[in-house]
Amino acid sequence: MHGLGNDYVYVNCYEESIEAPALVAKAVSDRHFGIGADGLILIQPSEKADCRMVMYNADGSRGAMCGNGIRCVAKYVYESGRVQSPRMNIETDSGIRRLFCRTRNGKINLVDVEMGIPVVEKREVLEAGGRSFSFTPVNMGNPHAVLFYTDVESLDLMDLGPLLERHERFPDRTNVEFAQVLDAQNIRLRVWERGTGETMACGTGACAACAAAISMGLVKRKVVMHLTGGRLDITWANPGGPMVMTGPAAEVFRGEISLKDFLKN
Ligand SMILES: N[C@H](CCC[C@H](N)C(=O)O)C(=O)O
Repeated sequence: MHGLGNDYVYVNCYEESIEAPALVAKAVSDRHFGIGADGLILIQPSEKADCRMVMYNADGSRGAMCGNGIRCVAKYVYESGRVQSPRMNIETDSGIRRLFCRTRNGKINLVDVEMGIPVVEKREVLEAGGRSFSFTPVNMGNPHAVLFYTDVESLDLMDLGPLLERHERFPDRTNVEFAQVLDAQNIRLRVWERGTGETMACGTGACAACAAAISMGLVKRKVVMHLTGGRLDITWANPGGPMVMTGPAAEVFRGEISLKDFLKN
């Protein structure tokens, strides 16, 4: 499934169990020797919520939260009948998120997610590769560094991404957002994800960039985020409350893979 081209391999862990998920994440994510994905997401039963999401990046590292992934999890559990109400709670490694699935003819086309209250820190400057970068650290349940540019299209993320993701300022590494404010309600955004590289979209990253821009007074409290794979609508009605993100979720195919044979090769 994917949200705006941010694609993951999802495993229904109500029925399957995965012994070495980090290894599996790395292997299935490979776009040439595997299935091809930005990572692996396990859909599990939860004792505290309607279900639980566990996510791994393409390099096998674990992420605590995934905004595009959680919409797909909601779509899966709702359409398969495991969760009967379109309003549901999903447990993540960074807490429980509330979601609302908007349905059309029994199928979900958009999902609203309460993404939590962003923690926006003061702007900082760091030196990397002989250049200096100013950025805003934002925590959305996972770490982000937001940078603003007048033109993000021309940036070389293969160069800038790793430089910032692995900078010593971030001992746990970081997701990096390259944002361009188009006007008071529109932001163009490219994202370099920790553990995966440039992705078509990132839900937590879109919220982080939006929160940084709102805090700097650059945009209004309701913003359309233009990611490479499409748009996310984000509202942060009041600073003490959660951000709400709305976006699509899509299934591409279902399949079966024999992990024993696959991991051996
Ligand atoms: N793509 C995800 C975020 C993955 C974050 C992950 N790369 C990390 O290590 O924190 C999203 O839509 O929010």
